[in-house]
Amino acid sequence: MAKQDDIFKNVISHAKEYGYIFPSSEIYDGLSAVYDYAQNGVELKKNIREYWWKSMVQMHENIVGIDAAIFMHPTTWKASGHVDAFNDPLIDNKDSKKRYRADVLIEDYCEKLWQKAQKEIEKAKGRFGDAFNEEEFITTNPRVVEYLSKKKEILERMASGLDSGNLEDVKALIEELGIADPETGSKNWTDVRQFNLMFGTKLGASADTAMDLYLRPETAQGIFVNFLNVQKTGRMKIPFGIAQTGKAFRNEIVARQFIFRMREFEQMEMQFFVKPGEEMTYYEYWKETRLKWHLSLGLGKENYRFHDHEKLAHYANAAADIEFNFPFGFKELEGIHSRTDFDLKAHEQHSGKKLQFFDNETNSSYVPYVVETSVGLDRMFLSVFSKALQEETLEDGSTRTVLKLPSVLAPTKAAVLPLVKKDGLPEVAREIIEELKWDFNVAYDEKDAVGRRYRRQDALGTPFCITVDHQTLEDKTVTIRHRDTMQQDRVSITELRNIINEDVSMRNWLQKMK
Ligand SMILES: Nc1ncnc2c1ncn2[C@@H]1O[C@H](COP(=O)(O)OP(=O)(O)OP(=O)(O)O)[C@@H](O)[C@H]1O
Repeated sequence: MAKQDDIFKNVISHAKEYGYIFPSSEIYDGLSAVYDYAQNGVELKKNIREYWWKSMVQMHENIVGIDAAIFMHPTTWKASGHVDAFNDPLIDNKDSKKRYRADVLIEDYCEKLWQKAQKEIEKAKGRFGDAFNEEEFITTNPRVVEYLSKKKEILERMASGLDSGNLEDVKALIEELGIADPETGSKNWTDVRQFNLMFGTKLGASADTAMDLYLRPETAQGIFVNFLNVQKTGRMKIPFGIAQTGKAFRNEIVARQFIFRMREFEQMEMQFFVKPGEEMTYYEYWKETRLKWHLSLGLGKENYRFHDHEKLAHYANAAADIEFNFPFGFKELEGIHSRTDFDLKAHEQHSGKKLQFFDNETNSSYVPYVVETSVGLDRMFLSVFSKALQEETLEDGSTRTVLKLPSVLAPTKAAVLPLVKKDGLPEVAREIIEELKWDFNVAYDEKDAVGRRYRRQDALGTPFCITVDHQTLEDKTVTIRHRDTMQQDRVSITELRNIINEDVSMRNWLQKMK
């Protein structure tokens, strides 16, 4: 655990030191769970957003994008169920005064049971080798059966307590399981109560006519209310999708995990409208397609897993998360939800307007079903950044810190370095930048010895360093150094554009999804 904590601390301090993420309003000691993206962070974030947008909007003929406003008519949130049900169960520890989500405490307990079962499975795998039958083992090994059935029973009890509003049962469960404050070990808990996560605000200047609004807690509703506008003006035929990226706001109860759980964050969502009855086919399609998108970034297959929801939200008939192995363990990165016709129907009822698709083939109208993919941009950022950050021991025993970002996402693609600050080398370096800057974000650096400049670019995640030396003046060649292998090649200046492009082009990376 200590090691995990250290890794996470390194991630946070590296993000600050190298201009990726700063705490919000830091000169006033920051604001809890709110962060600013710095000069490099904003580029990485923009590249992730673009990588997602291309894979959705550009690569699917039947997906288009919108950018709806953050403010929406307040009835939107009544219809969507957020006013009545967008609550989290909170619990306080009376000794430590720390606040927790009761459901998360219980889920973490269950995760430990799952890990114990997993350990038994791994041990047996080692013992039986090829002859091992995992499915049979899970259903027959008494210890594994006990762990998994206990996990199931606990989650069911929690779900029934939360659904029925019987929050005493949820507290009783926490006490029965002996769950302690993860930070202090105290078991002195308050009662569990529900807390609505939406931020309220007001629209309008005069006190009597001002309208109570919410900052949107998800981007999805902006898509639903525009469903018919887009369908008609875009002449879209079912199945089709609407994609959107943008800010969402939640007054999270516990926000102690850096940009994993923020109060202001960004979502990348796509709602796919399908014919009722066909939703499961698309649900499976999008689960697979979204996993492929993540895998295309090359952070390692072993770092992703699906978690199929046992307990479904009121609007869903199937739901799964893609979980990522964050520095603090596997947690939700993206959700794929089959949302039925819940949202469109609710908006029909509350607005009195029809939100239906007219099917020319059958000459009839219907409310489409929706399959949604929803990923947090900030969580994507954290997944990429935390896996990329590595300490390496080199052959000479020294260590180097390197941020092995997928080059397609790296903020700066190349740094151009004159070996020395004289003899006309800086001028040549500037000429190279003049040529490359039309296609790529490139940087110039002439300060310090070249070895130190390489290390700095490694830590910043820049895939290439291009060094201009005296030979460059004679034959117009430079060295190009690769961040990950540290290999240096001598190449002609005219080849640079192609070499970099081959490595960083979205086309090449996205094709890995095939
Ligand atoms: N507070 C937050 N900070 C950063 N990203 C978030 C936050 N809440 C949700 N997200 C992102 O938005 C995605 C879709 O939102 P959704 O409502 O499905 O999340 P959720 O199930 O409420 O997440 P969690 O269970 O972690 O609170 C999540 O998979 C996550 O990547």
